[in-house]
Amino acid sequence: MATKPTACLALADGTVFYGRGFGATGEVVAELVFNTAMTGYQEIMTDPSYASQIVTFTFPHIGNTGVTPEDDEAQDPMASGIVVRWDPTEPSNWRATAELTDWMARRGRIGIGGVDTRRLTRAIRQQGAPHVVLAHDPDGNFDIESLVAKARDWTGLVGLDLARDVSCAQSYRWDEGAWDWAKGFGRVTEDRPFKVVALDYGAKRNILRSLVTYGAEVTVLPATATAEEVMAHEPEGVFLSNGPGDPAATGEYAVPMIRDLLDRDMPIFGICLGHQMLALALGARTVKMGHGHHGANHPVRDVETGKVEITSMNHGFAVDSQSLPQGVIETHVSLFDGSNCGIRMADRPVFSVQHHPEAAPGPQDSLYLFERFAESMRARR
Ligand SMILES: NC(=O)CC[C@H](N)C(=O)O
Repeated sequence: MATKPTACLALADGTVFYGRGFGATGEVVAELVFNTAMTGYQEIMTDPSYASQIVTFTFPHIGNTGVTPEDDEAQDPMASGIVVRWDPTEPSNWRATAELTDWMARRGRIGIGGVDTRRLTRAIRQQGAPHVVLAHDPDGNFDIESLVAKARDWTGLVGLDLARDVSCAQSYRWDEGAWDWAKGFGRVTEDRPFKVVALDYGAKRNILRSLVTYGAEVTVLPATATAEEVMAHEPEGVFLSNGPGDPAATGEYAVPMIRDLLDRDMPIFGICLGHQMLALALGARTVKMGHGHHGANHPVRDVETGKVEITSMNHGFAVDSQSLPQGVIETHVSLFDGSNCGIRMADRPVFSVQHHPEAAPGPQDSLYLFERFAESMRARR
């Protein structure tokens, strides 16, 4: 590198990558993952499931369409930082309202550009989501030994409950409606909308929009809401959102709450963290994966129809399909590694998937799951 590096990424094993810093200055410790999606960097960065993770984009050009509030999946970027091949350039897109670098600086998120992301991605594959420190100092002063030590000392995501931290503080009605681009595409209009309570463990906005698109009116409740608080809204169905951290660490509040809902025979639809917590509530186990899934082109097979859907994925934990109890059927599997991607109860409208069917941005192969949820509520009427 011709100029003095202004950022560095120190891996716990002592490997260091240097580059040019952008966005906020300072340092952050996190788990490092890579995402293979070619579009949607803003949606990825604002997906609350990325809390305490730094995302390496394998796609080299990040930032060239800028950012727009319409593409925020949450208030702020949730990923702790990003690693990119090329430095972000001036945006060129009619929707852009700001530059990625300024947006990140304002929101306290660090970026590093000019990194050999192919080499780094290989390191992530070999090490399996290493712990790292990302540091940005315009003067380029780095105490590498101490950064590596911080990465090594960090205890990581296993056992870490983050859903509580990113959840909304208070319940609210989702009044931003359906997808504005849907205009009839797949849109369900019910005479009387389905009353859905969505538990916010780190929900993406497009999930709430998708629920509305498929006929629901949505009340969002904080992660720690009890089953009584959920039932007070007289829901016809309950949605369990995606979210960050270790699903097993939500055993004190979310898992017992879901068990309580199961006893009340409520239609339930869960995705990602919600899927993992539902599986735990049903008596299954979750495990930390050697290689997590982060991308927008992951093939998943619907075991019951044989159909393959291309999905958006973002998870580092998985449901152990060997641990599924009787009466719980595996409905979807990953064609990358055979890991579990979906379950349903044999005799009740209770189901969940590991991938992100709301897929912001795309692909939209799995949107039928929102329709399935609507159908289960319709059948109860
Ligand atoms: N996207 C998600 O909801 C992720 C779930 C969980 N935090 C995991 O890493 O597996």
